[in-house]
Amino acid sequence: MTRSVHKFGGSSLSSAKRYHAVTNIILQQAALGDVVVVSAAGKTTDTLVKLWQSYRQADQQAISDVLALLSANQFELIADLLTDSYKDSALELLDAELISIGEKIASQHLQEAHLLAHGELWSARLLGLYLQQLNVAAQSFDARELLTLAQGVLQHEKNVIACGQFSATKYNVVTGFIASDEQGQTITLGRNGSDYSATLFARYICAESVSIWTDTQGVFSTDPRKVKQAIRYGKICRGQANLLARLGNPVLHAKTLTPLKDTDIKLVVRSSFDSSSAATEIVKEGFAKQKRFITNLDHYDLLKVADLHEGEVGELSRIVQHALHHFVEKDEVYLLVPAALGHQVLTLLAGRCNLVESNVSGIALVCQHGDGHQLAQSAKVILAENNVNLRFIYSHEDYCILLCEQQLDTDRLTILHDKLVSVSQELAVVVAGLGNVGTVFLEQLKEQLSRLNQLLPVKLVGLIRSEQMLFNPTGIDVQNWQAAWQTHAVSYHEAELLSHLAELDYEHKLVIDITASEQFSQLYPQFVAHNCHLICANKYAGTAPLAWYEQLQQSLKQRNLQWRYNTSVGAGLPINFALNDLQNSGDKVQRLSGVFSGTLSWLCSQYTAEVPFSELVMQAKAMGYSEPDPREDLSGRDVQRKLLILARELGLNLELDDIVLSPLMPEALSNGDWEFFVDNLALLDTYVSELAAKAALEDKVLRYVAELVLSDDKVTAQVGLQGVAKQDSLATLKPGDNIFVINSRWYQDNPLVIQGPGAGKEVTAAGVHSDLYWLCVSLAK
Ligand SMILES: NC(=O)C1=CN([C@@H]2O[C@H](COP(=O)(O)OP(=O)(O)OC[C@H]3O[C@@H](n4cnc5c(N)ncnc54)[C@H](O)[C@@H]3O)[C@@H](O)[C@H]2O)C=CC1
Ligand SMILES: N[C@@H](CC=O)C(=O)O
Repeated sequence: MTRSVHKFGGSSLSSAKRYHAVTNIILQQAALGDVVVVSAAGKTTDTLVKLWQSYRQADQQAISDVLALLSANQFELIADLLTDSYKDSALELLDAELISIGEKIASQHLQEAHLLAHGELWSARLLGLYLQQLNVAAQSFDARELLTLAQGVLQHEKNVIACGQFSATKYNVVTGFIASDEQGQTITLGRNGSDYSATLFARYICAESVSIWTDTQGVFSTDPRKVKQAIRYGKICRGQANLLARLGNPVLHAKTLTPLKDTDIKLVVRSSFDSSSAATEIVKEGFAKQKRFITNLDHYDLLKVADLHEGEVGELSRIVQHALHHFVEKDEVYLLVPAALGHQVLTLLAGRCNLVESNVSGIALVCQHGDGHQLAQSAKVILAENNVNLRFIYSHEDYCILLCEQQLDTDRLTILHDKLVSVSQELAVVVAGLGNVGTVFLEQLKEQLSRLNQLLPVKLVGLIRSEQMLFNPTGIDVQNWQAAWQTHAVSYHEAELLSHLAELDYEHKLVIDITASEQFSQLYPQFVAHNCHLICANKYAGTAPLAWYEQLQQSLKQRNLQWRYNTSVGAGLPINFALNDLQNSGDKVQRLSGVFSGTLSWLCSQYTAEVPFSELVMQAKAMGYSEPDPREDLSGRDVQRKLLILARELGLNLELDDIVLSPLMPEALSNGDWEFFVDNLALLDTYVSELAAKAALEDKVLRYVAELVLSDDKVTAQVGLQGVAKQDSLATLKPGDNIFVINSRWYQDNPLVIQGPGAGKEVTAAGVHSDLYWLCVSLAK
């Protein structure tokens, strides 16, 4: 049986609403038998610490105020979540505990750890009862009965046996942060000790994974509240995570990773406020590429220590309840200590320690092995250019520390991040569809790559056809992709493709869909779930049912991902840009019309009745103008899709069937397979020749026209064949050209016209490159 551990921190349990959210996460993402570790709700631990301080100061007024606050907070949570006997028993227990605390205060028997333990006990009991009230099999545990330390050393064998109490058929809700000594006295595991409890339990029950549910969406390259461009990393290797923890990263804590050493247990940092959002996985060394991070160091003391013993930093960290970082520079040992704890550490190391810098701030830059010294120099130059006087620099192969007098403001952090972190990002590209357009796209990529690389290093990592794929996470040589395809392409299932995408450890990932497959387009939500940007020439997703389409747009927005589909209408013509630009500049489109199909434009222009229409259809297919099945063009469906894509671009909530369609082929040919179509082409020829003859009688030519009219209260949309006067701009189009005629508030009588080739491999592939280029521009910003 595989089990997981889920840990919820104080912010995840700060109100009844948050308990509801946590319960939903448990029910959806955990399984019976899993262990759920909880911290004290909201600010409960801080309040308990305040109570302890008031007790030490014998401040009776403060004691009764804090007790009243604790009681009110717990009462509110219980009253909001529990009913009937669940509520009664929880309130009864709470009352008894508060009375007992009061008695201990009065008799001077209060113990700090025992007092602090109440926060976690209350959370575990409340969550357990709330689950039971919902008829969910759940049991709550006091970790003091499961985790024992003797003289500060965890009793692993004993603890493993104790953890055998966890039920395989219930959710096991257990307190974080607390353990007991051999005499059964309460011990706390230090600030953020609940994360440590979670990884300890994971080790003891041989869990598959530990999820740390917190209030941020994983681990970022720097504080996302300060630097907008902070990158959320999908994977971080344990070595870097450890270093970040020692340097005071607010999400990863120093001891958390220790129990996972030499295990395969996966550690994931996820947001309990947005449980569907992407997370950060902390993986074993070598399973993620090394990344760059900037950690803020605000208000630190730098101490120089003589004769530091082995294990002494760990011991000091335990005493001051804070991760401490130490390093050796020119044979001298330095300790970086939060300024608030500097005095305590100086006292603890009395006679062996002196203060080098007092209350300094700055940054630690964690980087790829070997980059640390160079990065320190670059950071020094950047900070000097931005008027920051450095007090101290230390550099190592894997990181560097730069300390200065003042805290670095958002502007300076952003500059550092742009110049030192963002530059190390890469974009991994997967191309699906190696047909007419796809192969030309790859040919053009050979030249285009150097331009893109100046913006953002781009790596082609995957190629996909309907039945085979080639994946190489370290990069496929674009110049020789055909040879690599010949030797390494393999058959695949969708699940394999998705797991390859999940595994890709790049700052940015992109799937380019140049297939004509509806089935492939239906995978977009899963691509987005794996944090992939999307570029497509395929029109299916853009014309999918509105609910699906809107959900996709929403998921993209939530993850800050882009979807570009410039070529799905008008091939390389900038019609999407034009419509967006008009709207962004305050214009209002009133009518959009024209010829939107390259194939139908070419067929209608070339048709003279001397060559059968069906022969021209086959030529259009051979030239790569038509859809893989040209009936998609002849049915008018392709144009209907294009008009819908543009209508949605204008903010209209239309479905495909809201656009009236009349086809350019007889009804009899719309059904049946390709053979049937080929066998009955004569029907098509007769159908078109009759319509053309009729139009000629009126001195007109046939054109397949799309039209969308927007008035204040009504939208009409249609696509179909029309007889057009020979001098009309639609009639004089070059074969294969599209024309988009836009009437708007500012272009009312004299419309804005975009005209040019509307199909063809080169222009379409170039249009996909335009999307790729602009994606790189925006990611490189
Ligand atoms: N040809 C043109 O002028 C234009 C084409 N487009 C769009 O570009 C797309 C590609 O067009 P073409 O290159 O002409 O088509 P194509 O038929 O030549 O190539 C399609 C490719 O997609 C692959 N494919 C099909 N189903 C797949 C699946 N389920 N998974 C992965 N790969 C799959 C096929 O193996 C083939 O390599 C179409 O969506 C089309 O509407 C858009 C604008 C212009
Ligand atoms: N088949 C389409 C190709 C572009 O979308 C067309 O002919 O316009």
